[in-house]
Amino acid sequence: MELAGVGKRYGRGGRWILRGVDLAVRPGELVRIAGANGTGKSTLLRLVAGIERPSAGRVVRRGTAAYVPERFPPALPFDASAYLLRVGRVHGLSAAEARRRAGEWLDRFGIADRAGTPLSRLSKGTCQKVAVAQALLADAPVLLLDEAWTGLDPAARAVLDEAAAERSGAGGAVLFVDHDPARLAGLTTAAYRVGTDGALRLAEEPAVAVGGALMEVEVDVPDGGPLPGRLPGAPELTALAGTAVRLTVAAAHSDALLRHLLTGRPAVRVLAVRRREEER
Ligand SMILES: Nc1ncnc2c1ncn2[C@@H]1O[C@H](COP(=O)(O)OP(=O)(O)OP(=O)(O)O)[C@@H](O)[C@H]1O
Repeated sequence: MELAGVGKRYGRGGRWILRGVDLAVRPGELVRIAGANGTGKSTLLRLVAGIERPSAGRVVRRGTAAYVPERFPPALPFDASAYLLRVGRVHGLSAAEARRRAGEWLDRFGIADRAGTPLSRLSKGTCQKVAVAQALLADAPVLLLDEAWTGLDPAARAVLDEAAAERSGAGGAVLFVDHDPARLAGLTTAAYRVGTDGALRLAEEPAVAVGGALMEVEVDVPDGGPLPGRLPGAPELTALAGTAVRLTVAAAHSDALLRHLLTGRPAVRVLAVRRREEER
């Protein structure tokens, strides 16, 4: 997705919230947008989502965007499951696939028992889990997270960290706003800051080079069984002798991958972790 010379003001004669913003987020990149309160971070994400139109410049996006808004409207007349099913259908999934993914994400966030509860009766934190699940459900090529971790418990925050890593590892473009500077620190490919003048400036050089260093993780899978599901970083798998498998993944995703392998089911034994010298 790309923003070229984008400016935004609310209403004619209003002050310019954003001005002259150029930003390109390519597949596999995970980009942080920082800035003080009220500088226009949410506005920027809403422009990318297509919810707001730019007052100047243009926003180009290939494919759909999934978006976790800063404020999720829980007043929608659905239960959690029916709402997720509907979102999946809007994203073009079949009813069966949407239902399967809705169940999967409710389960992953530990709220499968709330599937039939109306959104209006869910606790704030549970509602936020549904808000996040609806964005992760459809594997959209662009994922926009506006302070999506706020209100989540630590386990759910970890699930969202992992999901953001998975999405970028699978070639998604991820753009996020969060006030915790450590959020997704090892995975962020670039960080920008919106100034009070509405300009967007590079805040940090890319911490992670996309397509850069690769790590190899060799594991032994008992009885040659399956690996744990949804591996962060979408590793490339190579069968080795016996029941061993080599997983090759971008170095940025190797910590998340190892954590997942060591805590996932079925349990696997990690035999070796090494850096691969040549580039992808
Ligand atoms: N729909 C709207 N109509 C008019 N003004 C708006 C609208 N949405 C946002 N604004 C104004 O635009 C400015 C930027 O708001 P925005 O929510 O994008 O900032 P933010 O950086 O995300 O802030 P925060 O960190 O507090 O979430 C603020 O002054 C806000 O009042």
